[in-house]
Amino acid sequence: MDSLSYNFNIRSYQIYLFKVLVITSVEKIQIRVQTVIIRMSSNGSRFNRGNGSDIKDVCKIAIVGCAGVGKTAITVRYLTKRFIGEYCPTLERIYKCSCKVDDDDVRLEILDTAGQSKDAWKDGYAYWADCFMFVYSITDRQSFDEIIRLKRLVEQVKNSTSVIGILVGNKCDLLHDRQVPANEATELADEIGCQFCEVSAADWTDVASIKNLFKTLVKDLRKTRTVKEGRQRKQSSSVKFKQAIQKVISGKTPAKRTLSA
Ligand SMILES: Nc1nc2c(ncn2[C@@H]2O[C@H](COP(=O)(O)OP(=O)(O)OP(=O)(O)O)[C@@H](O)[C@H]2O)c(=O)[nH]1
Repeated sequence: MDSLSYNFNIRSYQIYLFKVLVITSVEKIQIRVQTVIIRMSSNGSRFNRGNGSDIKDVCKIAIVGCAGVGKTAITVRYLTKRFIGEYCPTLERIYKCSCKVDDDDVRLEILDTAGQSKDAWKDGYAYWADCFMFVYSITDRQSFDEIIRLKRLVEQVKNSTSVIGILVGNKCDLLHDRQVPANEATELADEIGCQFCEVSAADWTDVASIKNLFKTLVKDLRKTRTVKEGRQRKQSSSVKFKQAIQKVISGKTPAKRTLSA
């Protein structure tokens, strides 16, 4: 072999080695890139949580109570931070919006009910809603007395005594006209199994308290749903376990058939 062909062979071997090295490193880089992409997509749901398109729950809230207690005022204060001074009796209306609770986007459907509606209509909203804001005015004794009847009506429709709700005493800016003492309302809240809060839709400094009313309902509902789902999962797995045991006892399992064969 002359020196020229020897050099040529060495050169081509070096080029071959170089190509192998380049391909291996490119493959390594590709593998790394793929791993990063897979990691990102496996965490994707967490990254997307803040995204409005990834809304996890829908929470239907009915605002109920006598005419003129401030149901619309509370709803509008929550949605727009504004207060409506004039009184215009409501026909039922559903508002849709979303809020953030525990870092999740929750879709809200708020039904502002008509205080003057008949009981037959109330059945409809009681059936529709997941949770309830029972509103009375602290200046109107009769509106407070009506709450217990409304709660019973909801219980009948839902066929359950564990209704998710919050008792709200509105118009607490009108202290001089108070007809319902706060301690009496606390007792009623205990009796009907709800949390209780006094607010004023008219007082702009109470915006945060009004926001909290809705948040409390959403949180309670989510907690109840989680407990229910857990119970259902447990029940279905225990049913499956019982079915498997019964199959083994009655000799219907493939394992038993193999043994007898
Ligand atoms: N001072 C005071 N007035 C309020 C408050 N909330 C509501 N109002 C007034 O009470 C009146 C009735 O309020 P609405 O919100 O329309 O009552 P509602 O419960 O929706 O009444 P219906 O639609 O008939 O069921 C209006 O004139 C409101 O401006 C409050 O916190 N303080």
